Amino acid sequence: MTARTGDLSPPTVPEAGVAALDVRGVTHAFGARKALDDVSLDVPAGSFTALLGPNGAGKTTLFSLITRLYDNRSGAIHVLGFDVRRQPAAALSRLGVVFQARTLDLELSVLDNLLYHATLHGVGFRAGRRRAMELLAQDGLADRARDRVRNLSGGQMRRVEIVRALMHRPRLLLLDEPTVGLDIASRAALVAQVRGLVASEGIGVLWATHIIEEIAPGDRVVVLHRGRVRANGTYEGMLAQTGGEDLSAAFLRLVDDTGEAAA
Ligand SMILES: Nc1ncnc2c1ncn2[C@@H]1O[C@H](COP(=O)(O)OP(=O)(O)OP(=O)(O)O)[C@@H](O)[C@H]1O
Repeated sequence: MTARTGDLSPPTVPEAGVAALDVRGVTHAFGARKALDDVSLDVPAGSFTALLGPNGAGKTTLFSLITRLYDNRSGAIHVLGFDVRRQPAAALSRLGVVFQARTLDLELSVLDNLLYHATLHGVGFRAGRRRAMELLAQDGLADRARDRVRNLSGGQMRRVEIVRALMHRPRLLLLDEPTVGLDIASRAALVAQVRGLVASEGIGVLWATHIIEEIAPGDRVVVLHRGRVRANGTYEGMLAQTGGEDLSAAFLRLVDDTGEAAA
């Protein structure tokens, strides 16, 4: 990991080979309840990493720490080598987020939503417009640019939220259970959209979910349960480690508190 702590000079281009996200030894409690317990994981650049965990596992808490909604008082979190605590501007400018709750302005057009976000990130109007139209075209949504968001389907809104998160060209994209409430076809389209981005733009993706079908061979998988990392590796490695015949069986073993496999 590149150590840049205490560096007040302007951020430079991250070194080749640095992880998109590196989380080391992070613990977070709400009062007496520990939501995260010594969590370590990484998202290599150009990878699709699934953060797989049942309800209450700690996924949203982890996202809140990475995005600085909460202050991480233990361990360290680096985005592209930048410490989110010590170099928040450099870290957050490289980060795109799609939160669990929908956050588009329903009364504005798709394009205005995108431009508003781009402006907040310091992207100029013309460059923002170009980027928005390029991304919408890639996603087959260019003809909806001037429609009010209210008139889109739930799946299309989610895809626009992903486009919005990419407006400032982040190198790490966090998605917190993005497919909640979508039908199977929309879910598949969304996963395909994000996998395409990993391939075409080489960004690192952390995709939080509890839906095993969204994970595919070749993915990296981190299993989180009751605030602890229960497995961290590849899809194939996770199957091998647990002796499960498929990923569902492997996951159930890992989150089975009565089994030794969960240790
Ligand atoms: N603001 C809060 N105050 C108190 N407890 C909280 C708070 N936020 C989360 N928790 C608790 O922390 C634990 C982890 O919750 P978190 O929302 O991070 O899990 P999650 O994996 O995102 O779950 P879900 O899939 O249901 O969204 C849970 O026990 C939850 O009740």
